[in-house]
Amino acid sequence: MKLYELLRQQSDIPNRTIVLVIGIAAISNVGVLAVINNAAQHAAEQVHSFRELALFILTLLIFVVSERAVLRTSTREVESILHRLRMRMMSRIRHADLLPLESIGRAQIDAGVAKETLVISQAAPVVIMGIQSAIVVFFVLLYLAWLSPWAFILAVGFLSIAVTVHFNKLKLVNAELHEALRQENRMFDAVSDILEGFKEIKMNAARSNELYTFLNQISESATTLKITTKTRQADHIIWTQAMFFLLVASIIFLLPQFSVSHNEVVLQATTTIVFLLGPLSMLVGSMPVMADANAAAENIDAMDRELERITRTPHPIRTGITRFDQITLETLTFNYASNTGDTPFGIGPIELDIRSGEILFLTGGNGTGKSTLLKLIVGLYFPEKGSIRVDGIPITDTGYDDYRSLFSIVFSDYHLFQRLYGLSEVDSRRVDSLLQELGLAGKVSVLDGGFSTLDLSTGQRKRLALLVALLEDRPIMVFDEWAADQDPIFRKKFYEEMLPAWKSSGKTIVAATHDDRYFSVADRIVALENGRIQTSSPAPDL
Ligand SMILES: Nc1ncnc2c1ncn2[C@@H]1O[C@H](COP(=O)(O)OP(=O)(O)OP(=O)(O)O)[C@@H](O)[C@H]1O
Repeated sequence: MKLYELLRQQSDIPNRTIVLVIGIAAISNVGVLAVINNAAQHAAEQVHSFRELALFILTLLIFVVSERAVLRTSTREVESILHRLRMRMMSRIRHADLLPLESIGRAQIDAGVAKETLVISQAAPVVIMGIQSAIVVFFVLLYLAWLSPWAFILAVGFLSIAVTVHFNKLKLVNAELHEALRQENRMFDAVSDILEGFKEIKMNAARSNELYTFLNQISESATTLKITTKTRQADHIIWTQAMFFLLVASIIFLLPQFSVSHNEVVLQATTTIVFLLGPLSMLVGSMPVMADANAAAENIDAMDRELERITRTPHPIRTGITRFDQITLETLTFNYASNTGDTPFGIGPIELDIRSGEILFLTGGNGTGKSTLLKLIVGLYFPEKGSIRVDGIPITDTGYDDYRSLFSIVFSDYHLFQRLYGLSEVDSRRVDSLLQELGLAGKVSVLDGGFSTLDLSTGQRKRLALLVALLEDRPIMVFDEWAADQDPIFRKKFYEEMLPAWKSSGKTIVAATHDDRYFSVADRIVALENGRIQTSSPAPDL
């Protein structure tokens, strides 16, 4: 069972300790029953015993203490396991490679990290009580066998039929639950489409209607599946209860036929069977919750393994690269995967040098591979063939972490973090002067390591992303269409003042751009066509 495996792998508590504590709680539970049964019999005979009262109080105390220990320890343990699992997944995501991560749906990752861990967290106490109830049922049956072998045979007969039917149904329910969860994930994808594409939807009623219809279809199909599954679960609970009542009736009506039992044995056996109702209901009631939690554990495990698969460099080696004279891309090739049957786009073979202190522009029409090449240059994508060398030294998979730290990037799909993560030591005077230079002074400030606001215009947000890149202060600055959203005045300032100033301060600049008015700013221009370098020339010749 995946849930058990997942929790077991992560738990530090030895199996023996868990079995011991749950066992003591369960046996003391049965002990309470035995003492009550015994005392009731003596009460009927009008014999009151102080010893029985003391025994009852003692078993009750053991029950309360051990039960409390079980629930407290299990809650604490499950929550810390989930915390570790969440952090492990986040760590895997952090170390995953960009390309395969892009291909995993965001909804699937959100579901794995947030929704499924919540399912397990909520299910944990019920599952623990279910396990404990199973132990109680076992010991109650032993007690029943001791009371009356025939009552035991009847109970085991009924319970065996119920359990066989139960497990057959459970297989079906589990399969349906998986499908329902899959449908729900598709639905969450469509929901994020609505939220992220809200403006486009608002502007186009036909688009809005079609997306809504699509969402409705998946939601309906997920709902139908959930209803079928839950109805099956409900039928199952009713069937189990009916079996139970039949068992009680059989003890009362059939037991005297099979064995010459005294009235008190029939009475004690009936009390014992009635006592079984609590743990048995808990056990049966916990099964669907356990099935939900198990399905969630399977999904977490599948996602965890998928994330592990797409992490090429879980153990990076510190190469200590902090500067360079020349980066060489040698016969570099790269191809996107195609799941659709279309010919996937490919880059290369690329031969390119990036020299320290130069301004290098990448140009070419839309879709010619500029952004893809930039991702290869900065080490976000890995080449299929060829190599990247820094001053002649090849960068291997494990050396990519340090290699990436040579670059500050602002891509067209950049993300602005609310806080200046990783830049806790920034000099506030430098921040203020950069805000001034970028025309953001008075609009936004840095307070306690975070931006005072991100409610800015598109161009202003991009300037803020540039500010973060500048604060990183790394040798190479990489821009993908940075100036595309800037007004003409700032665009001119960016190309004619800022780039040359950064160059004079020793920075290397690699920028993908369509701004042919400013091509003269570059030391070299590389033009791409269909993933290959078509021309590479010093700017003045262009
Ligand atoms: N994640 C992806 N998976 C598969 N193919 C992709 C992916 N991203 C881009 N492509 C393909 O790679 C090709 C080049 O895209 P790229 O973004 O590198 O072009 P570009 O030159 O930067 O274009 P633009 O000037 O429009 O920004 C595209 O034609 C596209 O088909």
